[in-house]
Amino acid sequence: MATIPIVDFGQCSVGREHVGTDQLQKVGEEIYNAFTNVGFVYLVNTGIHSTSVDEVNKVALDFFTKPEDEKLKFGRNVNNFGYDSIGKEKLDDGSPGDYKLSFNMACRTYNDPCIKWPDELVPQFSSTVKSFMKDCKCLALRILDSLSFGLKLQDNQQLSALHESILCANNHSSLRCLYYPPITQELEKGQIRLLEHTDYGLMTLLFQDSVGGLQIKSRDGTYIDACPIPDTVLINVADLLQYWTHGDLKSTPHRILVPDDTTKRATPRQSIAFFVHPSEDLLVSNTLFKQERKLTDETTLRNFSKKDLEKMTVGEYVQSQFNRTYTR
Ligand SMILES: O=C(O)CCC(=O)C(=O)O
Ligand SMILES: [Fe+2]
Repeated sequence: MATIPIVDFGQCSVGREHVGTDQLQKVGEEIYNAFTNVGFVYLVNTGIHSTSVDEVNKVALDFFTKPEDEKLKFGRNVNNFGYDSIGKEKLDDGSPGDYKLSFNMACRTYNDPCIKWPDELVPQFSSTVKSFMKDCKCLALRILDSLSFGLKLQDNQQLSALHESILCANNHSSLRCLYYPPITQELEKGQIRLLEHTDYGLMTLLFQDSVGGLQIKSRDGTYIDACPIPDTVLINVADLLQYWTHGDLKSTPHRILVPDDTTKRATPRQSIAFFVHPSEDLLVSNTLFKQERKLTDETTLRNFSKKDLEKMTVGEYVQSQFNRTYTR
């Protein structure tokens, strides 16, 4: 059975100012192999410390455990900023919405003075989260720098250059705090913690707590537990990266079921996802990856035809995904 590889990112960690080509190359090849075989990889020694993750989880928990009417004052807005209650996100047509709470923070709000942060409800919320967004941006760029070597791109800085705009107005990257509440009553038929889905951006950095439950679908259709490993960040390929690499790197479906065990059902779970997206003004059909390889079914992007994608910008594509998952 496939397992999710663990890669030591220490030589390239975000704390290091100068990272040599050899180190980027070595780590990049390991990440590339994990991304082609499994689509997920655990990175250890990233330079983002567990204390920073704990701080974000602490303010998030403080928010999520406030009364619903207080939280709804910060409901998610058109800028992909704010709170969503249970069932709000529907990742699939027929099933009930996920049994989870989330707070999405588009990184473009980083410098936006008009954003209403819930600091009155949870002091230090914005400062804690913004500092974490910055760390995540640094880690994302480092991963992309190393991956460029793994992908053998001609210009090995071009991939990260397309993502320099994270935290700026023209980029849809976002940080999402998630809270899966204790399950103490019968859920709606078919309702689970997180429906199976793939992420639609470039890649995702995931920080999970020690509770567990995340599963990823391997190539043979069986599910593998993405068990929590302390002090690691779980990275996964998302749809755009699969598309750009002509299916070479795999955007792998993942889900969280409702545990059978009563104690586990009653245990809440927290996670933090950082969704990495390239600049929104870029064309989805960008020519960074020039391999002339025939696109298979697997490498079409959502249900868009090649023709649709030719003129579509990353911003339009991302917006269409928000409309798909949030309007029903
Ligand atoms: O909570 C998790 O562990 C996974 C979250 C996730 O996959 C997502 O929000 O896209
Ligand atoms: Fe996901």
